[in-house]
Amino acid sequence: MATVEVKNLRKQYRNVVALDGVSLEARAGQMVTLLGPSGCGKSTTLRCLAGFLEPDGGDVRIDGESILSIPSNRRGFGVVFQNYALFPHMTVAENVGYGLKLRKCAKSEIHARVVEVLRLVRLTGLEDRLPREISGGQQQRVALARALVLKPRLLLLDEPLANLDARLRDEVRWLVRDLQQQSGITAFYVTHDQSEAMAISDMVAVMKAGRVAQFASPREIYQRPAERYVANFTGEANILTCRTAVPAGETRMRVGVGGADLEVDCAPAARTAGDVELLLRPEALRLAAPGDTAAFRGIVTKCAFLGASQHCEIELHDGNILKLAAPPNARVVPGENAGVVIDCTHAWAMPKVPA
Ligand SMILES: Nc1ncnc2c1ncn2[C@@H]1O[C@H](COP(=O)(O)OP(=O)(O)OP(=O)(O)O)[C@@H](O)[C@H]1O
Repeated sequence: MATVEVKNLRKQYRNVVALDGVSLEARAGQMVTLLGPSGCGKSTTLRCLAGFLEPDGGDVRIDGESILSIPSNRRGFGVVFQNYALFPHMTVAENVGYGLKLRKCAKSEIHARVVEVLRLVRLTGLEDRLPREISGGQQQRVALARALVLKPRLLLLDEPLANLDARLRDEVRWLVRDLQQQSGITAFYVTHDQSEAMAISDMVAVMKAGRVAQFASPREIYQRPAERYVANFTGEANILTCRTAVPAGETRMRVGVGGADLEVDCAPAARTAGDVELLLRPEALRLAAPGDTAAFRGIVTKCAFLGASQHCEIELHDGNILKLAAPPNARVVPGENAGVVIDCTHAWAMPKVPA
């Protein structure tokens, strides 16, 4: 198991600054996800780790030692990319065993390791098929097996599920996580899919224009995002600009927002920020029932039945719109007045940061 430190990585392509000081780390056995929109520098970071690209500055250390001078083929990493490019003329077993053959392993050892890894990725029985004779999800699992069979000290996965349909993506996502945990391999995973990142990671680096906007656990980036950008990228978010905001104790603030005056937890930087925004995830809000004390009042502008719940939007008197979930059979009528109750344990104040 390897500990990986990425320190102040910089990379410029002609006039494009792709990485502007990326720092993060993976402790031994962790799965670290790089999450962010297209063009934010996720793949460039991974390619620098893999050794396919040379950074202009910064360092990558494994167990304390810089690896930048080691060529990619000598780093001993397993790499699975979106276009996983299996050899079309080789069977599944030959594809998986190819790396071991290059390492001049004995035939009997190759056979034993291929059988074992195909069992892990649940492809037993398909050993003799060609890539074109198996499905996309199975091909992706062959690519994964091909990387795992070499027992890499670090696994690098760049959008490995991007070519799969939604159902398969879900299935293979759990398999990737199970395999990574069972094998204890430290891994970096690139995705722009927030739910994928949340589901499979120990730590998530939310990237923004070549920098890491926040590096924290999935729970922390969802419940305690550093700023609006992170909050928006990690799930449904109601973000309201606070009219007033004053510190209240070590880690809390009193904020005036949407006609309410609330005491909430806050990001450290919010305490000294000029402007403060309040994050209310949908689970922080519910429609008021008769007798409830509503923090906010407004008019229902939208209600859509989703099966397990209804998606509702309430326009407050100050023009802010709140999105929340209501029980499937609650009576919610567009155009009517509604009160909204807030659970302040799910509220979070953040500094207002320029986009
Ligand atoms: N070979 C290249 N030459 C010039 N610019 C490049 C090159 N590769 C990437 N870039 C630019 O560098 C920036 C970061 O690209 P990168 O591929 O790392 O982003 P990404 O977050 O992985 O995006 P995606 O999710 O679309 O793959 C982008 O602005 C991109 O256009």
